[in-house]
Amino acid sequence: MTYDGLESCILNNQSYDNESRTSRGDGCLTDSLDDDDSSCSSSKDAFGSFSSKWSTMKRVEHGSEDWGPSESPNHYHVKQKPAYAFRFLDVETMKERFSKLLLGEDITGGRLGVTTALALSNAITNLAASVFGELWKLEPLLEERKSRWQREMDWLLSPTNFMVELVPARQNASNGQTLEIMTPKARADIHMNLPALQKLDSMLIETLDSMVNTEFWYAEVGSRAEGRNKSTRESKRWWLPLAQVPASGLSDSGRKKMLSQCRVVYQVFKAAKSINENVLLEMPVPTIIKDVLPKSGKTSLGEELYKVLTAESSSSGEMINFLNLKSEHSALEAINKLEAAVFTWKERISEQASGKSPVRTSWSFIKDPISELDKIEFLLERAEALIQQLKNRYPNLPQTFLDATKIQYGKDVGHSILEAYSRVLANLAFSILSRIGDILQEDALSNPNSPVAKCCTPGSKMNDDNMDQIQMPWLRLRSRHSLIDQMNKADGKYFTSDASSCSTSETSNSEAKSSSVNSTPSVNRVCSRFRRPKAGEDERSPNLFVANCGPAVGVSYEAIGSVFSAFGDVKGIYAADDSGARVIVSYFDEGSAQAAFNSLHSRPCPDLANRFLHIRYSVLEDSPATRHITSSVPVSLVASELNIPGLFLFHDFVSAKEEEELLAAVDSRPWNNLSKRRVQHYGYEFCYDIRNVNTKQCLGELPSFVSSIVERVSSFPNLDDSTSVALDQLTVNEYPPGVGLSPHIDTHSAFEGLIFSLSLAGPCIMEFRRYLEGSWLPNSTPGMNMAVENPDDYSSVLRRAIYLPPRSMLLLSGEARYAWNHYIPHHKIDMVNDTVIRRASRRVSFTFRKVREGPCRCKFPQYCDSQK
Ligand SMILES: O=C(O)CCC(=O)C(=O)O
Ligand SMILES: [Fe+2]
Repeated sequence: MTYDGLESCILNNQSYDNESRTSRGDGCLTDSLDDDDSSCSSSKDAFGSFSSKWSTMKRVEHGSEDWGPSESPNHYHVKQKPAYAFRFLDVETMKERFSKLLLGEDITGGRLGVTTALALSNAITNLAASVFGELWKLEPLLEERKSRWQREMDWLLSPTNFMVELVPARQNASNGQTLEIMTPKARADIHMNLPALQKLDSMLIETLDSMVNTEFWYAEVGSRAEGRNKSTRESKRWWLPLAQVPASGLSDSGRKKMLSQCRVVYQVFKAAKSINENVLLEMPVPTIIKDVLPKSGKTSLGEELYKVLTAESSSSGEMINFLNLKSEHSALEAINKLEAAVFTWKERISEQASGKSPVRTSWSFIKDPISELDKIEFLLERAEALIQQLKNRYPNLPQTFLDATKIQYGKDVGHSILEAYSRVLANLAFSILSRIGDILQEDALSNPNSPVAKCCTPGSKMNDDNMDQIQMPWLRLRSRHSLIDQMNKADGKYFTSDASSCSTSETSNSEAKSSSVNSTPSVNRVCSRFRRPKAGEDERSPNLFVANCGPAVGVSYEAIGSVFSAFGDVKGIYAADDSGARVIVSYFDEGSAQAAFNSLHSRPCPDLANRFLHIRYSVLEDSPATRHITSSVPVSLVASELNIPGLFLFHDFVSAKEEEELLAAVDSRPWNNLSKRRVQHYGYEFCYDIRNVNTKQCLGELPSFVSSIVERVSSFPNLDDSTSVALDQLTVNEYPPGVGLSPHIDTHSAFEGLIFSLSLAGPCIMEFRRYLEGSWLPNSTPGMNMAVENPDDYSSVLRRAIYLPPRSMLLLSGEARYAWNHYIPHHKIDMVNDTVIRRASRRVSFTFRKVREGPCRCKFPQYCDSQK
């Protein structure tokens, strides 16, 4: 195709794009991206670059005919009416932007400016951030923002209109000779990708524009707090708008519309992401990186990753499980290490291929140089597969170190524009998907019969209604997240596991949400309630013990789920023990278990790599450990269920990254050892002997690493007994597994009304006990009113328990704070309804309080040391 042909193709695509931005009012969102590349034959007037618009304007304003780049034969653009209203003010803004770009962001005009490529990349990133922000709501973009986005992106993309590459072409000279001359041609990568990106851009804007007259709405900060008592559910983040749906969920048509929007945006996400990945692949690795990275791939990887890569016969899916990733942050870290190793190995391979570097035998066990190369190639292949898997599993990770460096040091303006544009579009699409996910999740919670809800709940079967989601990996991912969210949010329902929620990939999501399930299912999701039947025990039950089956023998939980669900609704799949080769498949009914048993027992299973499965009916165990734990109270997942006035639990109060930072901050400071746990005090010291604070000795302000938490806490709305929460005391507790806290009420005279406790690193159960009048024997020592005489005499005590996942914030106020004892059982495992949850290697809590100034005047004098 000639340059002109290409150009008109692009221009026509762009004109289509502009049309769709401004006048494609059919409300119809296409969910296929394949139909967009064929408008080359259109003869519509094309979209012009900024300069053409500007020059057109100039001419009109000044009546001048002799100005403007369009006069030059080297500029490839067509004059056209701007797609947005062009105001004189824009010229000023444009000049400012233009100057900043030329200055490379160094406003002194000195030598510190960044390259044009980076300046443009930053400008696109910043523009997207200021136009779309965090996108907490699904609603049309304000007109003013929309036109700013279109206008300024148009400016920032304008250099692409002038980019050409020189290609050799034959020309017949007048003397009959054929000459080869270099001719300018449109730059292929730009002209392939830019129109597509513009189309994706307009699809996202249209999706947002279509969010009018919706069945869902948002509760704002403040109004939510007022509505809190009415609502049975709690908001996870009170400072953010909260998606709401009608009490009975969305209508069928509303849900369908949502799903179809979801599908479109998911396509956009995939397309933008794939363009971004391809551009990044094209971008050269800056040489500077060679100085930064270790010389050996193995060193870059570290012990753990190296072991995983070299482990025999594990698939990339299994490799991820072995990695035991706790958060997106750790996933990113793993990718960074892998990419560094890949880079080093590639360098080695190319050096060897070019004969530059003599073959080294750095692996002592390798004698033969060929095998060293083989080994590098083998590791390289596995590392690349693992990177891909990690990226699939964590689709919206921040930039990796390597990518960030490529962007930072990139000199190719075309690359940097394409990279930045595709990145901001993928991020925007991901945010829209997350918001759609919020609404579908609310819908699923309100209406358990909705196909989306069914898709997430145990025993779901695929049908035409929910096929949509099932074919959308993103929504499935979201659904798995939502299982955990439901565990956090649903009233009284704990979706222990459906076939997929017990799958290996779910595990990583649960890891991200809760380190209670923080490793491979075979290790941490061992279901100790079922055991292997003994000889002679062959009673039928809905639960099957399946041997020779599990991740350790190359069979994923997903594959097991799909094989066993052919016989009936599977309630859950659990690791039967730590071997990774034995699982419990639990059905809702005995008939399904029997059907599976009859078909699969002692036969090779074609869908499970022809493994011979050995199946027995499994026995429900009543072990002393389980008996002990189940003798305790049922554990709620939400505070509203407990019916303790003043008690609140906020899930995901901090992000995984913040969690890591908080832990790192306290770990870099000295701990005080108590007999079974370690503590740190800030603000004022808490003296355990008098159970009070030493107000005479102020340790200073709360440290800056908790400032953002304190700020968030202070914005908690609508608490009747306090207008502002000026927290000034922090106790950090570190509990090893098996260590808890005796039942106590924090001394009234020591602290005021609100106590916030942030759980990090590991989960636990917290029990609340209210000792009824007459049965509670207050300790006679003033200020020692917290200890309970006989904590195990349950005869006249109200008991409640709640599950505290990591990153959740517990708030004790009013009655919960003044009248109820709180207690952390000294267990290594907790039983949360049907699931055994192991305590992690530690739980760290940050308890924020306000030291009391005057006497306590609470409404619970019987528990108050101040009023005794
Ligand atoms: O660890 C916790 O979450 C609670 C700590 C506590 O209750 C206290 O320090 O008084
Ligand atoms: Fe306490």
